[in-house]
Amino acid sequence: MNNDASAPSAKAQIGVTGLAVMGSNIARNFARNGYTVALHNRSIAKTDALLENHGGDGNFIRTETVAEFVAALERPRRVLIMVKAGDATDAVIEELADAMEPGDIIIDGGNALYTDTIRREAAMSARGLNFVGAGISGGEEGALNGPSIMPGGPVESYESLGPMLESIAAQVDGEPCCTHIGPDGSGHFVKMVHNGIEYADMQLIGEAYDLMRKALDMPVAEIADVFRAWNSTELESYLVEITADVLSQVDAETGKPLVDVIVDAAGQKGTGRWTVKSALDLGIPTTGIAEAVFARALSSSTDQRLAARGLSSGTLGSAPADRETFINDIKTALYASKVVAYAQGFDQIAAGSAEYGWDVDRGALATIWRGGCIIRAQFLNRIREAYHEDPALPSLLLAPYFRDAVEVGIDSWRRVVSTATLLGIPVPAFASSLSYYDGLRAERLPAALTQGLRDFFGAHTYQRVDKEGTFHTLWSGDRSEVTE
Ligand SMILES: NC(=O)C1=CN([C@@H]2O[C@H](COP(=O)(O)OP(=O)(O)OC[C@H]3O[C@@H](n4cnc5c(N)ncnc54)[C@H](OP(=O)(O)O)[C@@H]3O)[C@@H](O)[C@H]2O)C=CC1
Ligand SMILES: O=C(CO)[C@H](O)[C@H](O)COP(=O)(O)O
Repeated sequence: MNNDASAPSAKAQIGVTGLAVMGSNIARNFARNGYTVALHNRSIAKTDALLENHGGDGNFIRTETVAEFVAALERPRRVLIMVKAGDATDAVIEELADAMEPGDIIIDGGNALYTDTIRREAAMSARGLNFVGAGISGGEEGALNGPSIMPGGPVESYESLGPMLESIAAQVDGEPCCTHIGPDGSGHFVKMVHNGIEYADMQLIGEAYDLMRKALDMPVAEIADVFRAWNSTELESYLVEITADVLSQVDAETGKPLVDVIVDAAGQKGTGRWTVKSALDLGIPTTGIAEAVFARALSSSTDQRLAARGLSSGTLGSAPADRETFINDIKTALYASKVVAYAQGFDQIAAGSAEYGWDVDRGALATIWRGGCIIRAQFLNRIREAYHEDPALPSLLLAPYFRDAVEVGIDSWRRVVSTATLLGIPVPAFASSLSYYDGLRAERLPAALTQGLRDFFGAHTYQRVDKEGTFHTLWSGDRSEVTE
């Protein structure tokens, strides 16, 4: 370990500022891959803790001030910011920009809102600095051993940064889970949607668990075994794997399953909500993600839930007769709903890419989500294949593999949603995904009536199925139709 920033030889290829869970582990990852890493944190305690506990991981340069930090870096300087998203990021960028020089690169690896990244890149570009908004996923373990990295920003910056980032990223089948996503805010946009999908995936897993618990009265340990078994099937994924671990955990104090002593109010830091807001702006029905965000909100509406406990369920149906068949139905419903959630997320990425002119390659994105990130899953290989075969695929649900998978499982999916409804078990993500699928494949939708109503009360006009043009019915007159 080199901790003398004043030595002439002390030059780092990369600097990391913000040494909490993510930053400290990424710094160690860089060091383990042979890079000399300059370390900086607002308060020196985290820097010193890292050096004390993990200084042996490689070459680190300890710095206390931003001036020392910047001076410790090779030119062009590369600084990775891993601080709390929002105002803290702006404060750190400002301080760094004042100390850096044209041509230097600032990378924000936090969970920034993509519109903030667009703004920040423009501001830095005006000062001659390259700004790269990079989504990074993988949590603590991924940051250390190989995350999935989604860098946006100028392509020239990727030429300098790409090899470094690719070397610390997770590797799947010899390919790094890191690629240049596109200009300005594209990296943070896709990371935002990644997190939205993460929300949907977790909600679907939660609904599957709840059904086994309430409809089949299964003990938690048995449900853990089911998830463990599912992880050797087409459902193989990090989230299914850790679901088995969380459900297997027994609380040392009470001897109960840990899940039974955790308060059932899900938190959220904002990326799921941002995804839904963006989907609304782009006009993309990401129903799975939206239901997941709302389900977390409902779970946290503690006072309302307490007051509503006595509300009637009406007459409930009876539990499924055959346990094994129903477990298999749940598995199928989980897979089909998961396909819908990913399909919707990828639709949103296509829409965002078109809106901002980013030209995001969805096949390449599926490739880098196969490892390192929280939503890594076996079936991302299928998604990658689907987009490689047809980069303009209108919906993942139309790719032959997914079309077949959903078709085979549709009866199970319907049984799960109807059984849950009859038993009074909430399954917002399963149900909305099935409705989305039915809506997508429907020949006619009641939107025709919506158009008629809009025309009635607001003269909003409509199109006809049998001729070109825009029409209006004189609803408060003789109800004849006029051309607009
Ligand atoms: N945790 C996770 O699993 C993941 C997190 N992320 C993102 O990565 C980033 C880092 O996350 P995480 O490691 O959890 O840390 P936190 O989000 O908890 O942020 C803590 C770090 O931010 C620094 N900080 C806070 N405010 C300021 C400020 N005003 N000026 C300078 N530094 C400040 C802290 O410094 P100090 O020690 O002095 O308080 C500390 O180093 C975040 O943007 C997060 O959203 C991305 C993927 C996964
Ligand atoms: O970025 C992540 C993983 O990719 C974080 O784990 C994410 O911030 C968790 O979000 P939330 O706290 O809203 O559930």
